[in-house]
Amino acid sequence: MEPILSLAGVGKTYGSGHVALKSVDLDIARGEIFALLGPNGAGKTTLISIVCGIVNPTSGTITVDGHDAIRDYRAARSRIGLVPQELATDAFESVIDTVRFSRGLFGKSRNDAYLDQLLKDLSLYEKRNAKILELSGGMKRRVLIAKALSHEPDILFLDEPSAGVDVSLRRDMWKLVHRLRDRGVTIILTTHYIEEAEEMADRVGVINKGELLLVERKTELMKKLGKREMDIALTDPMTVVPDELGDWQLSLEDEGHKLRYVFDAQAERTGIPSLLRKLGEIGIGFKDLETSKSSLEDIFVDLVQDRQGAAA
Ligand SMILES: Nc1ncnc2c1ncn2[C@@H]1O[C@H](COP(=O)(O)OP(=O)(O)OP(=O)(O)O)[C@@H](O)[C@H]1O
Repeated sequence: MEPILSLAGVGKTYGSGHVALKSVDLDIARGEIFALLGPNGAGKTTLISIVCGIVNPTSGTITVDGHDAIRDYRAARSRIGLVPQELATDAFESVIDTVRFSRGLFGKSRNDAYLDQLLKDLSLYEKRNAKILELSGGMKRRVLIAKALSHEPDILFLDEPSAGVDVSLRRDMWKLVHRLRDRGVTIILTTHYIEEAEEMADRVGVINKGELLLVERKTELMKKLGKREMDIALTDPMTVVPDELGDWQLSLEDEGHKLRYVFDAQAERTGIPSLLRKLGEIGIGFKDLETSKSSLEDIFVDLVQDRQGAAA
């Protein structure tokens, strides 16, 4: 089947001379969830901005559902919803007005039944008449998602969906992503959390210093990661690891404020999603998740070395 999004030789050198992307080739299949994984400054936002027509590429072509993203910009852009990292404007407008306005920008006729359902899906319906400036940070993020979906796009871009987001919104977002995919929406997210790529994506692309180092099915990539540690920052400290968590190799750190999970990322299943589910079931709250800091770096080092080895 023809890919819904296709990038060929896409490069970007900013006016400053900084090379943010080096000739990226990438095909995204219709209906897949694709995670672009890379550290800060890797070029993820640049790539998304190019596909959405916000930044002009220095080289290459982008095709969105058969439309050239530059020559046929409007048709290409109308297929795409973008959830940026920050909400820029509209502080004095109501939630429903700003979402209606976003839909109108794409020339779509008014459809309040669709928008009402969208606000319900995002737990925003109660706030539909509230002004944006009255909303909490988490609610503002939900508005960004509603705006991005207001014109019924086929492709949804989520730029760092977990940055500065609490656990409940993160969970809601993951659920929404899966529901959207079930309806046939293609989802592309950027992240620097391995767990997020692991939980959500079908395929993962690893990007570093503007170069797409590899694109692989998630299961294949996870096999390459080796032993890792994940620290779970607990809402309430504990003195012993509960018996119900005996299936996972856990220890308490930081005077009971953190649960440390050592796992084998080369195994078919890391146990992270099931562990997080179990924590929820037995009522253990957590504020944050963090894998050993060097892990993503380790993959890059391995990948770069592999490539250099292969090229030699
Ligand atoms: N307008 C610009 N002019 C010059 N350099 C830029 C511009 N925008 C981004 N860059 C640089 O290009 C590189 C890639 O930035 P980009 O925002 O795409 O990275 P990223 O992977 O999205 O990182 P982050 O997770 O921090 O958003 C960075 O080194 C950044 O400083």
